[in-house]
Amino acid sequence: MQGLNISSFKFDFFSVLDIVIVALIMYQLYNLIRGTIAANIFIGMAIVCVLYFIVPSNKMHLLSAILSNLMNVGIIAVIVVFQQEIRRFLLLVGKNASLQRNRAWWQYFFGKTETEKNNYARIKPIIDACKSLKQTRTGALIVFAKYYDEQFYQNSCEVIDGKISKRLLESIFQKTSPLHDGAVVIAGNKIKSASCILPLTDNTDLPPQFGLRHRAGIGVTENNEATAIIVSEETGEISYARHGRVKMNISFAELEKLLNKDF
Ligand SMILES: Nc1ncnc2c1ncn2[C@@H]1O[C@H](COP(=O)(O)OP(=O)(O)OP(=O)(O)O)[C@@H](O)[C@H]1O
Repeated sequence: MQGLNISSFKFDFFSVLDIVIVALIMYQLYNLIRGTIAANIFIGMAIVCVLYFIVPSNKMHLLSAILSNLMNVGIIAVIVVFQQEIRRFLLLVGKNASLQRNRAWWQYFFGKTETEKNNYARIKPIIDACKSLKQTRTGALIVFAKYYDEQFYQNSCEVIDGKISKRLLESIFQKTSPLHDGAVVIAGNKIKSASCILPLTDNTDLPPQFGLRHRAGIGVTENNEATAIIVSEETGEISYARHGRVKMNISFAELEKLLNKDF
């Protein structure tokens, strides 16, 4: 057997702390990749890892040599394969250490209702726009980016940098508008850009009626701290994507709740 000698472990405060921190990190990583294609790769890697520890190296030379070589390049492979997930994880850690804490303090001093009121003022024009887009069966894709990565979004977009308003959103997605193709990206209090071409998801488990708009909406949330509202031109249904997962046909009350939580 290679590696683990359980009897040599000594449990003290730091080893318990060690285990708790590793468990939290694993849980956060699991949450980041759950339901995405990265989860399958992770399971594959975990199987290789388990095999490496249980295959008797003195009896199964070939297999253990292959596994040992795989383990030697393991960390590089993990960084290459999970590049986007590691980026998201670090963003999550950074966000929790700074922005979220400030928000919690703000809520503590100025009260939750004040924050909610401000948030409602931001969200209302978006929900109103979605209602009218649904009614007129106008296809739309609205992305909410926690961090507006200029390099990522601006490459393919028209810069708007305008106040969030129902009429602006409606006119962007009008079929006759030159900007209607692609996504609108909102960050902070502004509509940052329109007509953005986003990466498509390669998830194969999506409903067959999901075309490019839905795939782009889901794709952008897989590797970015972003959420997306997709209004279907065909059915008028509203879908909501986050972390590569999608909720279909949601109500406006649900949409408001989700935006309040995530936006
Ligand atoms: N990569 C992309 N990024 C952003 N938007 C895109 C992208 N590819 C396509 N779109 C948008 O999706 C529209 C085509 O939607 P399509 O009919 O394929 O999607 P769908 O998911 O079936 O949605 P719907 O239910 O509205 O038909 C395009 O006109 C364009 O506006």
